[in-house]
Amino acid sequence: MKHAPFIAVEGPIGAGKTTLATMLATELQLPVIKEIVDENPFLDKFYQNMDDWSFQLEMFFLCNRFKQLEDTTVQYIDQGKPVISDYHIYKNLIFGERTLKGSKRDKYREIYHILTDDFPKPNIILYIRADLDTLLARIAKRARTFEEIIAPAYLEQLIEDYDDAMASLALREPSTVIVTIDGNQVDFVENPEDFTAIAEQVKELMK
Ligand SMILES: Nc1ncnc2c1ncn2[C@@H]1O[C@H](COP(=O)(O)OP(=O)(O)O)[C@@H](O)[C@H]1O
Ligand SMILES: Nc1nc2c(ncn2[C@H]2C[C@H](O)[C@@H](COP(=O)(O)O)O2)c(=O)[nH]1
Repeated sequence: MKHAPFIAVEGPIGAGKTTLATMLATELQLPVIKEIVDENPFLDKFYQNMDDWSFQLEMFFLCNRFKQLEDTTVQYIDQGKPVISDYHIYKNLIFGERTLKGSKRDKYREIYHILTDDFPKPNIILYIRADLDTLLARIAKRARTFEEIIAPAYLEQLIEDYDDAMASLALREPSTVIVTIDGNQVDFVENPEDFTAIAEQVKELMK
């Protein structure tokens, strides 16, 4: 590994990223970096009108994650300390490529690369795959009001985008370990053995 274990949990909306990252952080006694969601001023507006609000929203996520990644690098990676995050910065591009159009998409892509290319990236990715029914059930369980109007077609598209993105990342960065977790079958919340198996695998990878 080029640097200390930097673990990212990824997957589409509602797959269980925050839940798994938090459980692993407790089990492995690691610091955890979490997405800022509740203070996001654009998410609500974005779900009501994606075309009008996507650029503001994607830029907001990018700037927040840039700051978190900057801090993570200084506080943990540069110090050789392992850390876990409930997202990978690449998520910005997965969403941006889907929600933005035309010149805004081109500008956003350029800004993404300028801001993030020189940062250390996660060397272990836990990718939770889940089908539409599972995602819808978990989003409903989380019960954030602004997510009630998320269109199933948008989620279906994101499921595909995530698969494509993970496949392209695997080709581009062969040294990054990607562990795919079947979120429909493996239930790290309800089945302690499922969680233990994931935690043991991560411990091995961190050695
Ligand atoms: N494996 C699972 N089994 C049952 N419920 C789960 C599971 N993983 C997550 N959840 C629940 O689903 C909801 C969404 O999970 P969350 O971790 O917020 O997803 P994400 O961070 O990927 O959007 C939460 O209410 C969480 O408690
Ligand atoms: N358009 C974007 N939406 C994003 C991005 N990151 C997160 N989100 C949305 C999806 C959920 O409604 C909420 C929380 O995300 P989770 O994946 O943790 O459920 O925020 C993004 O970069 N662009």
